[in-house]
Amino acid sequence: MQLPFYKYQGTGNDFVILDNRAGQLQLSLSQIHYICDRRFGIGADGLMLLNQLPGFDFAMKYYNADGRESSMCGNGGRCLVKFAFHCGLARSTYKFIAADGPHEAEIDGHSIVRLKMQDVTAINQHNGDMVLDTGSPHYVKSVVNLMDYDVFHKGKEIRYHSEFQPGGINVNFVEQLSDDEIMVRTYERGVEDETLSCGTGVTASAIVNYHNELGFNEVIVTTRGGKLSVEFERMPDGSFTNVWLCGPAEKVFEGSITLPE
Ligand SMILES: N[C@H](CCC[C@H](N)C(=O)O)C(=O)O
Repeated sequence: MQLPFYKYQGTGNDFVILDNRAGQLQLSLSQIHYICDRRFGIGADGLMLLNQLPGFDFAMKYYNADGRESSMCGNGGRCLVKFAFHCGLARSTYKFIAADGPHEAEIDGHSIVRLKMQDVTAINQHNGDMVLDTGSPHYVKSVVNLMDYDVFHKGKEIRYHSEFQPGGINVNFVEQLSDDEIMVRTYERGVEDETLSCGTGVTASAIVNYHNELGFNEVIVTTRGGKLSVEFERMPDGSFTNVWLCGPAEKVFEGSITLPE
């Protein structure tokens, strides 16, 4: 079967996008795993279907590179909005549905995609680190000398910790660079490796590192794949709302792949 695809990346977190507005695609776990394989397939951290849904500009279905359907992907959502724009769907504000519910998104004059994330109502502690859900589950640990840190092994240890089974968790290591700037490296569940950036992880890490006790915060986040910014309001009850993940999302190439049956 010949399958047309589009390859996008958002600060180095890369995805295969399939246009499924006709609703015909039925891919198996092994087919998605094959497509995402960096040697035998196209290679990507994840795969997304652009689906149609009445009342919304589109619906997003997300699969990790392991072939399994997963929770919200922030960088993936931003790439899907850019793909919709490239498909001729020009909107001042995009509205779509993802695994964690409805999202708004905008493309600004500099081609930066701004994605509204779900509110964050709770941050839990675990051994002095932070655990929260920004559409996907995230563990956030502060470290020093982040670029020398063993993200893979330390991340894998936490990802498979009994405390977080059966679903597992994404693991973010954060270094404070200044009052409003952090650096983040992430071991991603379902990729089972460090990715060059993780949108829901960057969002979680920024929220944990708020600097204004109340009201508007903007945190600049440096990742190995580039810079993102996270805007949010901290409310008197300790929750976080009006959360926006902002950064570039670019098309890399398009093509077609022959899928084994
Ligand atoms: N691996 C994540 C989903 C993708 C998250 C990441 N790529 C993002 O940009 O948010 C999980 O299974 O929870």
